[in-house]
Amino acid sequence: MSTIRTIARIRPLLEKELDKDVIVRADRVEDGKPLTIVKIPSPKNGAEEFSFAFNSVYEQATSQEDLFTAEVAPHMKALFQGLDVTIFAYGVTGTGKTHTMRGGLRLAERGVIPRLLSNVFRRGKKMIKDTNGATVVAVALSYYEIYNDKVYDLLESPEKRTPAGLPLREKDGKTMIVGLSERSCDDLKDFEKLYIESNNNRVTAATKLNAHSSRSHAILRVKVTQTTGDMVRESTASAIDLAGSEDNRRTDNGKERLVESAAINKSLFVLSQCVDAITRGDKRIPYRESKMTRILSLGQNNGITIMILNLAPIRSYHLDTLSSLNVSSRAKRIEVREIENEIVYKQAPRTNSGFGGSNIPRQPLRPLNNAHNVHTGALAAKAAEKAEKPDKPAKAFSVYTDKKPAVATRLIAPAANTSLPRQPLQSTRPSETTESLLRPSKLARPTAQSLLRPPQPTASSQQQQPQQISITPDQIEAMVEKKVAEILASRAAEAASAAPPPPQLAAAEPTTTATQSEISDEVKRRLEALERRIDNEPDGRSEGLRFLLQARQAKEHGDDEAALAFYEKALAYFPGQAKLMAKIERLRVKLGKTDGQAEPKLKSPRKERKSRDDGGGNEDGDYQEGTEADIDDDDDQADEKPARGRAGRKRSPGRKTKVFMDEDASDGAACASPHTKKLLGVVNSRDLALIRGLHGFGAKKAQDLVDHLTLRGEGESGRIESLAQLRMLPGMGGRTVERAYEGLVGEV
Ligand SMILES: Nc1ncnc2c1ncn2[C@@H]1O[C@H](COP(=O)(O)OP(=O)(O)OP(=O)(O)O)[C@@H](O)[C@H]1O
Repeated sequence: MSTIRTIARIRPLLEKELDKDVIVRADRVEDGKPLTIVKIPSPKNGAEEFSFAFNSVYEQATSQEDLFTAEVAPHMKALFQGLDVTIFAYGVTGTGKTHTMRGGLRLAERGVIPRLLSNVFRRGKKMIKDTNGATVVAVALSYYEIYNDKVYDLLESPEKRTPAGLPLREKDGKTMIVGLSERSCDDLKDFEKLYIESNNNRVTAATKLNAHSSRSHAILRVKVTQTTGDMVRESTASAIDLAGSEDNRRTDNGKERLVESAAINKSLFVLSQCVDAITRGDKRIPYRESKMTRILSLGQNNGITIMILNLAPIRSYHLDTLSSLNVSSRAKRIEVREIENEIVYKQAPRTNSGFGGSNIPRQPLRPLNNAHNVHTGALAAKAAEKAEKPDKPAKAFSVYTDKKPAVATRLIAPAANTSLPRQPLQSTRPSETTESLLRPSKLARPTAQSLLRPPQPTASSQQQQPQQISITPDQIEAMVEKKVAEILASRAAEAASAAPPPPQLAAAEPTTTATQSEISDEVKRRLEALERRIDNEPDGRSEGLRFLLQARQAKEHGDDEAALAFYEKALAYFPGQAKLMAKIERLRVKLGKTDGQAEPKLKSPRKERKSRDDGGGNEDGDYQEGTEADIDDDDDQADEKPARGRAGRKRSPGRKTKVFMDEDASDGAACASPHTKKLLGVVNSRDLALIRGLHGFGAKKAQDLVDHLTLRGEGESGRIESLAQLRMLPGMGGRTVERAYEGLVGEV
């Protein structure tokens, strides 16, 4: 165990900033010791000074190279030993996060990211020299941003983005992004081209505090795959440039910027709550409340984590600086496990690999896929191919050995936490002794033999060829999901631009158009709510919900064929759902597909679990109810519906009418309905007792809201003017606001 390494970097004064305004300074515990303290005066009493301790503090004059050499370079060896390394820049807007991570174009100004890549390639090249090409290193990049709590692939052109962004999914305790692309990268030039191009896809904008403010969190993942003979070791360096928290009283942000800002502030607030919860030792860490925290999973990932707190030295940032100092000095206490990723071995061919048709059940994951960090089929195949074709090393690197080769014999032992048996090692590694096989170790290193012997095309390795170019089920799934999302998005775009309004709408009164847009908003909200639920559901359930979501999206876009197909797929996960079956039946009738079949016959992957739950577990009941609610509300959107959601139904069973909130974001509070005004009035009163009286507000939620409002400050800019704004506040969300609103309606 070690703790997150937290370092602070104070940026130099910018043009127009004055020396006399400097209030942040670096200090040391005692003379002769390195700088580890940040000092800042109390905002209330200038004579009093607060001190915050870090692992290291860097003053204004610190160069990019100094920072990299001192803080990042020492961990590159660990990266090649199989540890994941995460470096993230945190701080208020305009404090130098992007400068630190990306830097400028001139050599001396290059930031952590280009230097890291340069180091990786250099180290790789050294490997080839040291091992005469016995080890191959492949580098692959993923680069994405989280903008308004949606994940977008920066390696893809913005036109390919779907409104909902890429979904997240949990797998083996890790959060993965479904459909995220990955590009292999052979050298620094390759990287720079890709990085510059994809940075153009990132959302940035000018705000009053920063002419090139990042409006999104950007995450670059550098996957390093080392292949020696039949062993593959994979580790990842993640470099994260978080968007900066900002005080909107100082930004002069317009509406669009405010929405972005609210999303940024919310995710950073959740991050600070996660830090608090972890350091308090809470059982529940609110990772899931924002995509950024879910992906960052502070304290959850094995490996090395470095948090760089960027600070502006001047008084105008005073309160913001204090709050970011608070968060990061607490983050210092978060413990992380520095565990190396396991070595995995190339698999024996699977008989069922490939696209076997929909009736072939998904295969259980093999040990390879159970490893901490799994090399994906395509990349590993590429790496393996390179390893086994020494005549054609596009970019081959050799192993960099830190210790004498004798140590290397340890790596062939199966890792202690691998529950499933590996392939018999004897077949591929005849030279290993039983003793070495039994010795558990995660210090996976190449064996002396494997380092020294050139890769021989053995019978078994030849046998493995088909496997090396196969695609894993997850990749297939990701590709399918991505494709579906793309198709739906392009259909939506086509429909929006080409389709004339349906006759019944065209002929209707002008008010119908307004109703339609309200309905679309409502549908959109529901889709988003469902998407959020999908993100939060465990695997099997989320599959089904995902199909439901896709069905609804297809239906939204008027594609009944696709909707039917998705509903049918969803039925496999929710067998016996009367409403879902009725829906399928209606669509079949509509599409003229009635074949006298009373009920679609579909295999249920959940059958076993269902029968188990029917035996008394309450999980299914809860689940069925939620599912019914999801299935229930997508038809006939103009109809008034019972309030959806479990909590809503339980609290107001008698109420049959769906409460539609007025969407007041554009009009401001003046045009809002009485209920909205009332709700906003309660919120803006900042009166804890009144807020606690709102439907769905417990003591903690009320206190969090009051704290947040206090942080926003007094006056107009601190007020919440719309439900949309309220929804974006930390800890709020659509459902909370909806419930509070419904509660007020119920009081009338
Ligand atoms: N160490 C530094 N040396 C020189 N200039 C710096 C340094 N740090 C930051 N700057 C300058 O300060 C300005 C703001 O920096 P930057 O854009 O990196 O901030 P940021 O924290 O990423 O802001 P945001 O969160 O809004 O994206 C830029 O003009 C940048 O060049």
